[in-house]
Amino acid sequence: MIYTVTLNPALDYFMAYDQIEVGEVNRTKITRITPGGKGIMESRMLSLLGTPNTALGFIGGFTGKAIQESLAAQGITTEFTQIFGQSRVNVKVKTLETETSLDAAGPDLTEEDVRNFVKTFDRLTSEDIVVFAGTAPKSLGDSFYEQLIKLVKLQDANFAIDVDGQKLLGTLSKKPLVIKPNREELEEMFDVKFETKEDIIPYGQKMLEMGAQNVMVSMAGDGALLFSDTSVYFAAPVKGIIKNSVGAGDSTVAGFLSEWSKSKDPVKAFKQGVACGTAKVFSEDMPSSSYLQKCLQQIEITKLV
Ligand SMILES: Nc1ncnc2c1ncn2[C@@H]1O[C@H](COP(=O)(O)OP(=O)(O)O)[C@@H](O)[C@H]1O
Ligand SMILES: O=P(O)(O)OC[C@H]1O[C@](O)(COP(=O)(O)O)[C@@H](O)[C@@H]1O
Repeated sequence: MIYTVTLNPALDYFMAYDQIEVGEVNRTKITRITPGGKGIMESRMLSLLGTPNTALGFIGGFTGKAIQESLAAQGITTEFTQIFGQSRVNVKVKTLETETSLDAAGPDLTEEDVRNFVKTFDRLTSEDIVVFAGTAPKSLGDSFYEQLIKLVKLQDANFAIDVDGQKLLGTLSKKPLVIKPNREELEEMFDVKFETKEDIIPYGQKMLEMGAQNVMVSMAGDGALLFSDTSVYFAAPVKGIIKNSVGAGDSTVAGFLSEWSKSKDPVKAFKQGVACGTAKVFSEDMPSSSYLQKCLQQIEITKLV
């Protein structure tokens, strides 16, 4: 079973405008409210791919209820820990030129919330993959993911992780199955600037040496790289009109895990990951299965090293 962990779920309120006049009244062309948070987006994509998964995390208030009801309506299995606080609303504003996220901090959690949540890890077996994704609410402190990874490792289960910067580097010695920083995150992590995709290669290889089993580096409209074993692969970008890139990275991770859990083939998994990221950005919400298949056929992978 794949378990996704969203410590700070959100209702994503997506609004599209042609342009925005700051300080004026702006009226939307499109609005959409969907359940979000990185693990939840992964669960949505995994379910679309027909891969069994369960979404874990903290949920509360009427916003939490709306997240849960919407996921249930999409046939997604959840085992959230109910909290007294209220799940956040993140506002995503798209114009013809820009995409802006206005993300909330989220609720404070109590010690009891944390104890209840940790109990949900009791069921883990060595067959499972746990995906940690997104920011942890402040009240959990910086080391919470480390504690959870220890629980995963105790059961000999696999984990994937998609968190920011130095926190990600700190987890590599625990051998995550896959990580997927984007180019900007990687620049920040190593304090470098990349001019070409070839510049990225030593840093991807370094993260393998540090312990990651597979590393994907996504480069938005410039394609993506996979580092696996001693090889490096490049997925060429697909061109199209961006409809909503919220969750593109999460979809990439989900696509990888869905295929990997079946074939254990990292290159096939990478191809599916890139197809899912591509299909997501060219769709207003989650893509249809037929569009996903179409994108999969368009992904071309070449071996660089
Ligand atoms: N402008 C784009 N054109 C085509 N594909 C894109 C574009 N932006 C994102 N994608 C797809 O989504 C994936 C993840 O996007 P990226 O922006 O790199 O990650 P993140 O969402 O984590 O910041 C990319 O590897 C690619 O497959
Ligand atoms: O947990 P974080 O890092 O605050 O991010 C939350 C946001 O991430 C998302 O999952 C989108 O993630 P992406 O970075 O892949 O676009 C949104 O659904 C959500 O609002």
